[in-house]
Formats: sequence, structure tokens, C-alpha cells
Amino acid sequence: MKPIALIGFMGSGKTTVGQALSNELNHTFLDTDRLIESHTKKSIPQLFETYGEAFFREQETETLKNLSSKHLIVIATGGGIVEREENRLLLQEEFLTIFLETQFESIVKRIGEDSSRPLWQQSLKERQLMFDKRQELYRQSASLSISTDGRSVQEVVQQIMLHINL
Ligand SMILES: Nc1ncnc2c1ncn2[C@@H]1O[C@H](COP(=O)(O)OP(=O)(O)O)[C@@H](O)[C@H]1O
Ligand SMILES: O=C(O)C1=C[C@@H](OP(=O)(O)O)[C@@H](O)[C@H](O)C1
Ligand SMILES: [Mg+2]
Repeated sequence: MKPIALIGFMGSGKTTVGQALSNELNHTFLDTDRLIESHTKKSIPQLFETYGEAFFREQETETLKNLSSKHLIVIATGGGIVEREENRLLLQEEFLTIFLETQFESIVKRIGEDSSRPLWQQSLKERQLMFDKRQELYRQSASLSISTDGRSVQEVVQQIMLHINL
């Protein structure tokens, strides 16, 4: 069985839903952002500030590759993982990839002015442009899309459980 990967924009609930889904399935939960932080011993904002986004993206691809051969895991990815074609191919071929589809308005309500997400530190217009640009990349990379708008974390988990055949 392939590892399960959750993808979607910042604030779609990948980390929170991933943790709850892994409990439900009795799988190990891993978050690519947390793995990168422990490997580099730097926080996400420090990584972006000190080494830049390209360095972070290299780490992200390495991490995704390492996870692709693991069994009985649920992974939460970072919202920008689909920016690289190499990652999109890995998500399509090596994972059961689930897109947590969430409207921009819900995202804004959920994450507000969180300073721990470097790419959220821009104008509302730029945030919306990044959101719009990524939607097609999420769709291409996933074999299942689950809408999270108006659903609690547990309801999203239940929807995923209904749609996956394990
Ligand atoms: N379905 C949901 N409904 C309401 N709030 C949610 C939902 N999913 C996640 N959240 C909240 O949104 C915020 C961002 O969630 P998080 O799991 O960190 O998203 P991501 O990892 O996709 O960036 C957290 O405060 C979380 O509790
Ligand atoms: O959208 C992005 O490019 C990013 C999303 C973040 O993860 P979350 O989606 O969990 O916030 C984290 O990987 C980094 O700040 C970059
Ligand atoms: Mg997250």
C-alpha cells in the first residue's frame, strides 16, 4: 500500500487533518515541514530568511523522496510542494495523494496573520494570486479531492475514510 500524502494550500488543514487521520488508521504521522526543521535544526522562517526558498525546496524534495518508500504512514506536506514538477510526479506515482480543497476565504479566516508562514507575509492580492496559481497543480497531483469548507477536522477525516479503500 502506498503512503498517504495530504496536499493543499496553507491553512487547508494538512497538518491537523493528517494527525487525526493517522490516529484513525493507526498509521505513523509525519509532516515534511517538521522533518525539515529537525534535519536542519532551523525553523521554517529561519530557513527562508537565512538560506532562501530554493534551499527549502531542495530539502522538501529530498524529504518527499525519502518518504515515498515507507509503509503505513500519513504525511502532511507544505503548501508549496506542488510547485516543483519532480514533486508532482512523486505525488502522482508513489503516494495516495489527497487534495484538501479549501476556498480562499476559509483559508484567510483560519490562518489570519500567522507570522510562522513566510509566504503568507505578503499583500492580500499576492496571497490570492499564489492561491489561484496553485489550484491546478494540486488537482494534477492528487487522485482524490476532499472539500474542507464548513467541515470540522473530524468531518474531513470521515470524508477521507469514506473515499479511500484500504
Ligand atoms: N476543517 C477545519 N475547520 C476549521 N479549522 C481548521 C480546519 N482544518 C484546520 N483548521 C485550523 O486551521 C489552521 C491551519 O491548519 P493546519 O493544519 O496548520 O493547515 P496546513 O498544515 O494545511 O497549513 C489551524 O489553526 C487548524 O486548527
Ligand atoms: O505554501 C508554502 O509554500 C509553504 C507552506 C508551509 O506549510 P503549510 O502549508 O503547512 O503552512 C511551509 O511548507 C512553508 O512555509 C512554505
Ligand atoms: Mg502544515
